[in-house]
Amino acid sequence: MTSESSESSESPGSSPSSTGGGLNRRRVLGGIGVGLGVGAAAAAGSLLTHDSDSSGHAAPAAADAAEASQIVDFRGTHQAGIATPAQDRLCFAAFDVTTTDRTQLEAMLGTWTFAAEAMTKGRTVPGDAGDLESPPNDTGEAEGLKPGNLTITIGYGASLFDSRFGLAARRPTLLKPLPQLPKEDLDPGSSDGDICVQACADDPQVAFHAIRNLRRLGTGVVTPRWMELGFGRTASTSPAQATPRNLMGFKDGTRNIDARDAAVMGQHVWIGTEEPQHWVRGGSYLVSRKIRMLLEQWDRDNLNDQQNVFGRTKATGAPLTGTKEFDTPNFSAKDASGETVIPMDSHVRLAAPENNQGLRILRRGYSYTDGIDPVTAQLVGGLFFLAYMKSPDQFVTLQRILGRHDALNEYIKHVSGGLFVTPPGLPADKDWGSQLFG
Ligand SMILES: C=CC1=C(C)c2cc3[nH]c(cc4nc(cc5[nH]c(cc1n2)c(C)c5CCC(=O)O)C(CCC(=O)O)=C4C)c(C)c3C=C
Ligand SMILES: [Fe+2]
Repeated sequence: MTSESSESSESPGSSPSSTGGGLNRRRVLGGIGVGLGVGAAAAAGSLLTHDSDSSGHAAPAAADAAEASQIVDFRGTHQAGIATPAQDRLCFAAFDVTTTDRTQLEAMLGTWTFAAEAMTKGRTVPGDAGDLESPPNDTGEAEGLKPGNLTITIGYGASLFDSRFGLAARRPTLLKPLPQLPKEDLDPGSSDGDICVQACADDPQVAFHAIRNLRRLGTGVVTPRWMELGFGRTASTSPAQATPRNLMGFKDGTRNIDARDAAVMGQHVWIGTEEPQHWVRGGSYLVSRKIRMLLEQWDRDNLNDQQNVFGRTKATGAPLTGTKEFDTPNFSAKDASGETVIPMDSHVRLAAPENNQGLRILRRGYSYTDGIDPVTAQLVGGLFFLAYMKSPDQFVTLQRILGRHDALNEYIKHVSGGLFVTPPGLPADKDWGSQLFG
């Protein structure tokens, strides 16, 4: 992307008037901000959907097609960023609401919606771009970058449904603090939060830009609580994607749910009619866990032990009972000495649906690093585990087993985490504010 064009959204119905002529990330003019009402924001949002260049003429088809190939639909039955093929980069933030004024929160969520929608289309945050007396509407670091398949997914923590905003009656039934789980000693200060936003993109700057601008638009209404950057996906969400490797060097995501399979997603991931709160049906519960890997320790372990920890071969990703990555593990196979080939305490045996009454989750995690520990000089990094499921009990069941028996526990430490409900996707006439408050 080398240049930009402009669109005007000065007032609904006004004709585009600014100049410019490029093809890429487009600057969008017009008022949209925290103080703006949802109706006005919606009007501004509707103007974001036309694809004209600065002169009001249709942008060249070839350029649009090239750009469109990196645009993930923001609206739809489900929020983007869950079943969407996992992008390479993540910026994830949790916020606490600081206002006690419900209308301010609702208005901010409206503003966020239209800003998020614009950014996923590769456009700047709508606002008064040319006003020299005001801060620019968009922080600018994504200018010239492609949309990068950006998805922005919102979620709400249990704390949002307390008495502050009159939302108690709209709390999804299963959204409550998770019980204490084995091997978990989570730091409360960098866990949970009222609202979370997951921004995924193929370009780290595009993902960061999204969170930064939402944070800016939320000034006076929300304050950031914690944030994580993910520099490499650790899961495939469909076999059409190559399986990535985690920081332990193992292929990760081989037996993840294929998010293209609507029946499996309906069975394990999307909240269905079992939930009395209609407004979250079609959404999903999101569990996050920052899991530090004791990398130096792991790197000193011999290959045989590493493979036994996971129950898979490091080079190919195949189960220890097979030769190819996608071979089905044989959990009853025994070696000459009568031991199970896939060890009883191996990660995949303990987590496999065959050994958990068919239980499955959609994993969508990322590798992270926090640099060097100043005291020990060790590399600090691991897995920022993200998983979507129709009930938090799916995670609880798995972690109860893994926390007690997993050979991997010797090399990992759960540092922080959260539980959020991610509502369904938005229809054309709604924003996150009207969806939450009903
Ligand atoms: C509570 C759920 C899980 C946590 C926490 C978790 C942590 C974790 N996992 C890996 C690496 C791998 N996990 C793999 C498979 C796998 N993991 C879980 C769940 C949790 N993992 C499930 C449900 C599965 C699928 C099991 C199956 O169906 O066979 C694998 C194998 C490859 C694959 O199928 O993805 C790896 C590798 C790490 C490093 C980690 C914590 C740091
Ligand atoms: Fe795992």
